[in-house]
Amino acid sequence: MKAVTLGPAGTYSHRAARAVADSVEFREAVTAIVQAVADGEYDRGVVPIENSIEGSVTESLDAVAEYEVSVLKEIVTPIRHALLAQSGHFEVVASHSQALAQCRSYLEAEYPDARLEAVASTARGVERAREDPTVAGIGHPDNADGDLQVLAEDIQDRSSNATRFLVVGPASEASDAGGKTSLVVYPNANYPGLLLELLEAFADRDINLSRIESRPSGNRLGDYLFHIDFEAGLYEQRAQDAVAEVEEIASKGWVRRLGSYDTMHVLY
Ligand SMILES: O=C(O)C(=O)C[C@]1(C(=O)O)C=C[C@@H](O)C=C1
Repeated sequence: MKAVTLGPAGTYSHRAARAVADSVEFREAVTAIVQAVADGEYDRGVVPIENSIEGSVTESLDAVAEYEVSVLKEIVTPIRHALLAQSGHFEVVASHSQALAQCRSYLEAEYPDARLEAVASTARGVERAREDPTVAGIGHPDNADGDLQVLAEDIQDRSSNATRFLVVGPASEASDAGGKTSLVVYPNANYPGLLLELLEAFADRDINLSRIESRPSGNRLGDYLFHIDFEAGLYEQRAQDAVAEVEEIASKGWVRRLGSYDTMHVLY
């Protein structure tokens, strides 16, 4: 099984991807990962979708709405960041924007004068720190080696910090089996009560929504598509009925069934 995820080696995405594939290759943007799976270059792609402190990874939401892929699994993993540098004398902290945000309070308290630099991934920031003594990185502590030391561990603002990743595959592999289902809904309509109708399709059948998120459609200002995750599998009659109702509401637009899947918890 060949997977692609956010690189270079040593990212949290890499750690999550190792749980589902023996061979892992890298791209430096989540859109490129989803696109590579849609194009058939890889069997699986692993992308971060949501963090417990910082919320959605909007690039991933937009990519799964844009490209023809399925969701085959979700991986939830705790995120415990370390500060890595050649010494305590650095001027710049380089990391993924999500990681910088997850450590905001620590950085403001301990290094108020450091300049924050957002890079493609935590591992890319660690690489910068390995090459340049004036740069520190934020990432998994196992990335330390040689001159690169762990200056501090567990620097995230909350100990409960966790990220949810999606394992995506070819659209043809979408499954009806699993405890959760993801849909992308583009109603292509705007009238009072539209969102309420969408929600009622699930509430009326006693289906719990685990997430609903609107994203701009890109077509015009104020026009949205909705990412809906709910706690039922498409093999269930109540889920099929709810989706049929959603399809009816979105008859002027479209509904993409990303598939039903289960959750895997990965500790490392
Ligand atoms: O940069 C990495 O290590 C990633 O895998 C990306 C990512 C993210 O986009 O949320 C993954 C987990 C953490 O929340 C921080 C960064």
